[in-house]
Parts: sequence; C-alpha cells; structure tokens
Amino acid sequence: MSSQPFTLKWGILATGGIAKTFTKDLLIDPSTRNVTDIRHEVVAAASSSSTSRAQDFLTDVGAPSSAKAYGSYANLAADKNVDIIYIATPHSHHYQNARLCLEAGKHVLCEKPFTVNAEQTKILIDIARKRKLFLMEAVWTRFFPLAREVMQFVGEGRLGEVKRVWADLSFWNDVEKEFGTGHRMVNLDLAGGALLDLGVYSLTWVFQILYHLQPLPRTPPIVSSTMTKYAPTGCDSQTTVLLTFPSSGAHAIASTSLHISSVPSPSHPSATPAPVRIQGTLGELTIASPIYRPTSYTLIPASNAKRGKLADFEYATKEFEVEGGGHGMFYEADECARCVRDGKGESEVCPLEESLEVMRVMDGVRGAGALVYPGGLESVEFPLEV
Ligand SMILES: NC(=O)C1=CN([C@@H]2O[C@H](COP(=O)(O)OP(=O)(O)OC[C@H]3O[C@@H](n4cnc5c(N)ncnc54)[C@H](OP(=O)(O)O)[C@@H]3O)[C@@H](O)[C@H]2O)C=CC1
Ligand SMILES: O=C1OC[C@@H](O)[C@H](O)[C@H]1O
Repeated sequence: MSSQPFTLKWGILATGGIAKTFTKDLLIDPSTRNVTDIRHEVVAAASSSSTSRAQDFLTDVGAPSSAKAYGSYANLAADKNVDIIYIATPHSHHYQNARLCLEAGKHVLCEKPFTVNAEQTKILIDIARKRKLFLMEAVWTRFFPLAREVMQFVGEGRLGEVKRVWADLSFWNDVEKEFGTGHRMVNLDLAGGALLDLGVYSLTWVFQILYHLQPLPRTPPIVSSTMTKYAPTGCDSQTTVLLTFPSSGAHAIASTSLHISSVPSPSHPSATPAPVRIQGTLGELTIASPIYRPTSYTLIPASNAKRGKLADFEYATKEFEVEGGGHGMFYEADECARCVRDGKGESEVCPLEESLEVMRVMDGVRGAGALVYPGGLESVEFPLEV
C-alpha cells in the first residue's frame, strides 16, 4: 500500500441541514480519529436554488476557496474533478438525484432512506454495478465504533443465541407547532413520515443483528405491521413493525413515533427501557439513545443459577466519544474513501442487498398501511420532475 493517503474528492448535492453537518465532518482532519490512509477533499457543492446559495454554503462550512459552487445539480454531476457525490435532498428526490449522478459516472453516497421504494433502489443498484461505481445508502450509524464493536460481540456468539431485538426511534415532537404541514418530516410531497425518516434506524438495528449476522445466503424476515396516520398530511406518524427471521426463529419489534419519545426524560436514563435491546440466551445488550448516533451500550449477563452455560461477561456500561469534535458522519465517509480506493462497488458494512431488503420491508409496511406517495414519487421514470 502507498504511504500517501488516498484522497477522495467530494461534491455535495443540496445545502440543507444535514449537508452542512456532513460537510463539516468531511473537513475535520482524519488524523484526529487516527485515520491516516485516506483523506477527504470538498471540491464542489450545488444548490437547486442558486449558485450564490451554494457559495454561501461552502463559505459557511469552511470549504477551501478553490471549491466550486453550482446552481444546478446537473452541473455538479458533470464536474470532472468530483469523484463522489453526497446526496442530501429530501427522500422524494433521492432516486432522481442519485440516478443523475450515477448516469454521469459518479460514485454516490445517498442519504437515508435510500429511495421511496425498493424498485427505485434496485434500479440504482443495477446502474452502479453495470457502470462499476460505488454506491451506498448513508446509514452512518453502522460505522460508529460502538456499532462495529457490538456487531463483533454479538457475531462471536457472546450473547448466546439472539432470540429477540427491540428497537425504537421516537421523537417527542409538537408536530403541529414544529412541523406544520410543509416540513419534510410530514410532507407527503417530500415522502415524509415516521417510517421512512426515523423507523429506518429502528430497522437498521434489527437488520444489523438478525439479518447481517446470518450465515449466507440470508433469509428475509416475515413482516406484519400497524400504522397510524398524521391527519393533516396523511403521512404516518406512528408505525410498528413485527418481524420474524425464519432461519433463527428470532423476533424483532421495530417502532417509531413522532408524538412520543423513546427516552422521555434523558436525565433519568434508567426510568425507561433502553431504545435498543438485543436479547440473547446468555444475556442482553442494550444501546442508549440516540440510536442513530450511538455512543453508549450496556451488557447485562443472564444470572439464572439453573442455566448450564453462563455469560463470559460482567454487567458493564461502555461509553464512546466521537473523536475529533465532529458529529460522527466522517466514519461513513472514511468507508466510502476506502471502498473507492480499493475499487469496491459497495461496502461490506452497509451492503446494497441489505438496503434493498430494508426498502422491501418498508414497502410492505406502507402497503399494509395504505401509505402511498403522490405524483411521480413512486415512479422509476427518469428524468422526472418532482
Ligand atoms: N443522517 C442523518 O443523521 C440525517 C439524515 N437526514 C436525511 O437527509 C435528507 C435531507 O434532510 P435535511 O438536510 O434535514 O433537509 P433540509 O430540508 O434541511 O435540506 C434539504 C435540501 O434539499 C434541497 N432540496 C431540493 N429540492 C427540495 C425540495 N423540493 N424541498 C426541500 N428541499 C429541497 C435543498 O437544498 P438546495 O436548495 O441547496 O438544493 C434543501 O436545503 C433527508 O433524506 C433526511 O432523511 C436528515 C437529517 C439527519
Ligand atoms: O436521520 C435523521 O436522524 C436524526 C434526526 O434528527 C433526523 O430528523 C433524521 O432525519
């Protein structure tokens, strides 16, 4: 391997909240997290509204003055200096934006949920594979050091056989006051709703443990669900998914709500069960809030004296710090750089087939709840104005 770090040149598509957070993380020196084999360069950003908005964004995040500002996403996709594009538009636009970039020959990291439905995701995967481009859904949670450690712990069988996973991501919002009807969280025209926005994290924890760790070929879950709508817009405001994984018989409950909180009182963390509980025959591993940015887990050995085999771990809580003063989005960015450097079309930590399976589950849940997105949002036609 060369002693020079590999540089990945990023273009940022959209200039909203998460684009800002992600780009700031890209600009943090990787050595602050002990990474020396790769580095990131922000070479361009685009806004669909104006070049000046893109320029303000670049200035705001502290990008180098050489970074180019574009007033159209197509111009960004055509920039020969850009290796990979981070897509940070609302859900409704992911398929169109990601496809635009892939068709222009760019590697793509696309915010969650990957697309509005599985059919759209499948088409993006096919294009990326055909064109030998890297593609990944930006499920940043999977790349946190905590998540890597938990996966190793469970994968080594230290919890025994995992029989059940509970996962909940619910925010206690004053939905009417905070979101009204136009906000992307609840706006049907932007493919809003609890399931696609927050429930995808609950499903991520379920899938990491009960799907990703299955021996190959993996078997998808059998799914049932219930959903309550937010009357002013018709999106889902509360959704619960029950999953059975046939190869192990394990169950999962993945839930999300916009009206109640998984952790109503963060200052009294032990007053409510942990939002993620991984329950094995030898004990339980719980993950503290926020489950999308995980920094604390607890091990609870089963202490039933009648049991033949006992856990090889003690009761303990382990805390992690996000290094370098960032938000933690650089962990997924580092994975992108290593995959592109190594000529990989996808990440083994966040495989395309797994993102597709999660999209299929969400399709089924939306089908059961009669949640259909309007206009061309569910269409695979390209290009299509949405
Ligand atoms: N990983 C994470 O932790 C998080 C992920 N997300 C995901 O990131 C995506 C964006 O969320 P967030 O940054 O909060 O959203 P914002 O509303 O803050 O930003 C979205 C941006 O998309 C662009 N855009 C293009 N078309 C539209 C349109 N019709 N309506 C609104 N915006 C449009 C705009 O940028 P411009 O005008 O420059 O084109 C806008 O600033 C979502 O998919 C969300 O699920 C969100 C928050 C956290
Ligand atoms: O992806 C997300 O995670 C964090 C939340 O704050 C945000 O609303 C959601 O989109």
